[in-house]
Amino acid sequence: MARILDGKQIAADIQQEVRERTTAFEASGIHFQLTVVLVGDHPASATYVRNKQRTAEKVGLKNTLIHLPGDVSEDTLLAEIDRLNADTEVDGILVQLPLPSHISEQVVIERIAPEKDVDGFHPMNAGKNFVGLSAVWPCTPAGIMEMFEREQIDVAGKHAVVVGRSNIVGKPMAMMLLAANATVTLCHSRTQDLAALTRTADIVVAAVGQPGLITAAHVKPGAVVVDVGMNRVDGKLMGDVAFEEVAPIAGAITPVPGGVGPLTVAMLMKNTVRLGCARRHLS
Ligand SMILES: Nc1nc2c(c(=O)[nH]1)N[C@@H](CN(C=O)c1ccc(C(=O)N[C@@H](CCC(=O)O)C(=O)O)cc1)CN2
Repeated sequence: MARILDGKQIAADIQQEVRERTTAFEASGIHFQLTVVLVGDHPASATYVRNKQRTAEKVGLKNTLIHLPGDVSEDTLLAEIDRLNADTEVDGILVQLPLPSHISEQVVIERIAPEKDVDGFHPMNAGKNFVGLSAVWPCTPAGIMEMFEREQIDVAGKHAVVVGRSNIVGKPMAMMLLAANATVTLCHSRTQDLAALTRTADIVVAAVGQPGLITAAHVKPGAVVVDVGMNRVDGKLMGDVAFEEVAPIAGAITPVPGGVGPLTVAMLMKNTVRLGCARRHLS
């Protein structure tokens, strides 16, 4: 039976470290601030945003929520981002995705000042990361890399197969693994014979949004399996990995819930402090 990688516990450890940093800065009168922008009333997004706010509070970050109606115009949202970019009190800006279909996510992401982009989605930050310059990485893959490090899962020289090519998870995940000297294969919806590829992997990261896509037939015995999927099926949360059949053969596996999700939120806190320090020339 696989070792269960406890994302909740690792996230709690990261949060504790962030709390210690913010406490130290507070003693010098420095308070970092995260602002989250939520558009509309998407129930899952509202839950994630509440969770981010609660966590920010817990780790000692000032946090504000800008909640705009679902029919807000793109121009109004962009004007709000301009205001936050200019606000010297704000260290990190996050626009919760997905956005309503009348708003271009790409235009919105590009409007956030790169130095306040806690998600690491701005093309400037993505490009910097691509060429090996230091910028914040998107929170989900960054959380997974932290988990590997803290769980002593050495990725150097290993074959990592990432399933999913989104800008938020799949692509940056592949880049981060590559930067850590893994040999990386990036698979997607048009990949032929996915199972033949994943079966050669020492590490599988599933991030496609297809419940139960990765089965026992996709996994080499002893492989590390990371499940980024968060699919609602009949009101129940399901990952992209068929946990019950994969766990008995994997070496280590993340559960859903309690795996990658909490790590994403913890890394958001860490990224906020990092950007706050960089902007204020603190170490
Ligand atoms: N601007 C962003 N938007 C979105 C991101 C992101 O990183 N930045 N990622 C996802 C959603 N997300 C964070 O925003 C997120 C999703 C889920 C969780 C989480 O902790 N999930 C729990 C289960 C919660 C449940 O029961 O529904 C878990 O896995 O244990 C955290 C963050 C899309 N949008």
